[in-house]
Amino acid sequence: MNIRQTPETPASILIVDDLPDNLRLLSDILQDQGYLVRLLRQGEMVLPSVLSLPPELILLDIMMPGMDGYEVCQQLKTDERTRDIPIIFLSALEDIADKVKAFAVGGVDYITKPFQAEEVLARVQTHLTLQQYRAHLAELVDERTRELKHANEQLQTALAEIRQLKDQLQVENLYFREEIKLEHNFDEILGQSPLLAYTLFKVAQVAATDTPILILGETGVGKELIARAIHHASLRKDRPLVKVNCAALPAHLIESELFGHERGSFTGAIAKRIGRFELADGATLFLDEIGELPLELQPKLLRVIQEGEFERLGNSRTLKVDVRLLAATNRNLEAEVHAKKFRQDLYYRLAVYPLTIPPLRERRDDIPLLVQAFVRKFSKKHGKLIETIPQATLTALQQYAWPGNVRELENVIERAVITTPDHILRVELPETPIAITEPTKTLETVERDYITQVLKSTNWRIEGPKGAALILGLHPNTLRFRMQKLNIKRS
Ligand SMILES: Nc1ncnc2c1ncn2[C@@H]1O[C@H](COP(=O)(O)OP(=O)(O)OP(=O)(O)O)[C@@H](O)[C@H]1O
Repeated sequence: MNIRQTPETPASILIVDDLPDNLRLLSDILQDQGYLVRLLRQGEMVLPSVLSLPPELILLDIMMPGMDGYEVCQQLKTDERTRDIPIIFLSALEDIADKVKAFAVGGVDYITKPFQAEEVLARVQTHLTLQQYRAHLAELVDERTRELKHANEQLQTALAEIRQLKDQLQVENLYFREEIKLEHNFDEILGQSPLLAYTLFKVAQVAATDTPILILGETGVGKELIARAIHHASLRKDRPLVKVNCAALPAHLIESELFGHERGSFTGAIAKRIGRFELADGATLFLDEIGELPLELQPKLLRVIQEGEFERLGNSRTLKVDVRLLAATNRNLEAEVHAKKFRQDLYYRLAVYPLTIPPLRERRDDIPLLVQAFVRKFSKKHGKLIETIPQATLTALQQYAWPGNVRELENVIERAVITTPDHILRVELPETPIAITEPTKTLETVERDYITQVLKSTNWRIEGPKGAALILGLHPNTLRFRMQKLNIKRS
């Protein structure tokens, strides 16, 4: 009975024995059954012969001069190319230790001389069939392993994409929410003065281009409002306006805020973080208080403006982005360039299109309109009914110097709405208006004096409804940072 699965392709069998009689006998038995038989008489010849033409099974004599059957078997089993070929040992040795050794060196079976034709055939056929099953099984395992590996790779790629998308969406979502909140607060720029009209005309001229714009002007004049107006009038309006306040973060964190970092790139970097430049890809990035950007970061900013290229902290891979840059400052950047506190090349790159927002005292015509709008806004917010704004109050407001510009006006009106006991608006202006026209005072001194004065009025309280941050319209952390920067301390 032939139990081979494919009898039409005869199996090739190598017989190794030093005795020609044995070789003849075995080859007769096997050839009668249609096997292809190859014969060898020396152990040393087996490996080269098997390598040049691999048989499907080997019958191997143990006792041979030179290399014996055990050694031949060991040699074949240590070579990756030949180790899977089944070897049946042939021997006249009856000792059980010899038989055990035959299996120990890698043989699959053992036939004792003198040979019985039926036994030889039965063992050969059994091992050929087993070998076929093994090969088939190995193929199946290989195939399944490949499939699993491929599926796993696809899964990993999909996961990485999903993770990246999730990061991006989370932060974008945050920005959209912030945008919506802000849009509700200020959905238009109020004012009719020729100076403001001219500024808005210039805004309209450049909004639709991708030119970087440097927005200049004192604190609270509406630079951020103008930046938002530019973004909303641009082709990028459907993407978020991403904002970074360079003064609100300690210098060592600005770099990772702008360019992102990999996990573990510095102490405290417990997770990977996408920088604002990456986030603003295809959109607009607004760098507020650009004058505070540390000098050592300025070349990196220049490169991203010029080439659109940068690297995350802790990763050498270069990222490419398409970002429209808006920057604002209340500092005199030209003077900072002269003082070597700001790089000249960066300044020129940022100031391709400078836009100066005039201070409120130079457009007093806008004050009545702003007052009315703020009274309406805060009456609604605080559930008050203010029916009259006395002319004398308006005149006083128009005569005040407004060192904190529109923000200060907005805060003064909010306080007035809260404290007015009836329907007629009562405004209290600071007793000693800051003499910002005094020629000897620098902008920094004015700012220091003003913040100190407000802090004194709140008894140095920073946060909360009675805190200076609210009056100044600043985030408490920004106020703390400004205090540190301007060296303002409680006396
Ligand atoms: N023309 C305007 N119409 C209505 N609101 C205005 C106008 N200008 C400024 N504001 C309001 O004044 C406040 C300060 O404006 P904004 O934050 O844009 O000023 P800024 O110049 O960016 O200030 P800073 O230099 O301190 O960052 C905001 O609440 C803003 O809505």
